[in-house]
Amino acid sequence: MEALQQDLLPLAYMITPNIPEACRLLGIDQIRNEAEMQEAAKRLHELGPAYILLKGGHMQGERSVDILYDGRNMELLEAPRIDTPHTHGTGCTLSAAITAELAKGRSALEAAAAGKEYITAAIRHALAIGGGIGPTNHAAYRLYNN
Ligand SMILES: Nc1ncnc2c1ncn2[C@@H]1O[C@H](COP(=O)(O)OP(=O)(O)O)[C@@H](O)[C@H]1O
Ligand SMILES: Cc1ncc(COP(=O)(O)O)c(C=O)c1O
Repeated sequence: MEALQQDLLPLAYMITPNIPEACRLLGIDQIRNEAEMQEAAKRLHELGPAYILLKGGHMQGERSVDILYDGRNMELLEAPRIDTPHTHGTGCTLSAAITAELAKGRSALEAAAAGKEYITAAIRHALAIGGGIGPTNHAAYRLYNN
């Protein structure tokens, strides 16, 4: 944790913590609402990354809201909260999609917004396979969003 906070985070272009991860990084017990998410994003930015994408998948409410913060602008990326148990790998899928968009030369905001559309489609069409929590559908954006 100390190496992460002191050595790695200052090198990061963008970090994408979920709510429990953000709490752990900041040494706080909980993040209860959108105002507290914004406050947490500011404090995470002080640890050094250029961009914070604080993900709201673990919050409650009809919208699943992520926050992108660059030290000046606070952008809300919103999507309907989908009622499904099959959310295995959501965070990894989102960060991989954002990385691919950045590699294509998109800005951080463009990449995060595209990643949000990609993960929302992947969750909406998630695969109910296996015995437990199923994976997201990586083909969904291409198949159903165009
Ligand atoms: N039930 C859901 N409906 C819609 N979007 C969701 C849902 N659960 C998670 N997301 C979105 O999936 C992405 C990963 O979120 P999160 O669950 O917070 O991270 P992690 O998978 O790392 O725990 C975020 O964009 C979040 O808003
Ligand atoms: C090895 C590994 N562990 C954990 C996870 C996170 O999975 P989950 O979103 O179900 O927490 C991933 C993402 O796919 C992963 O690749």
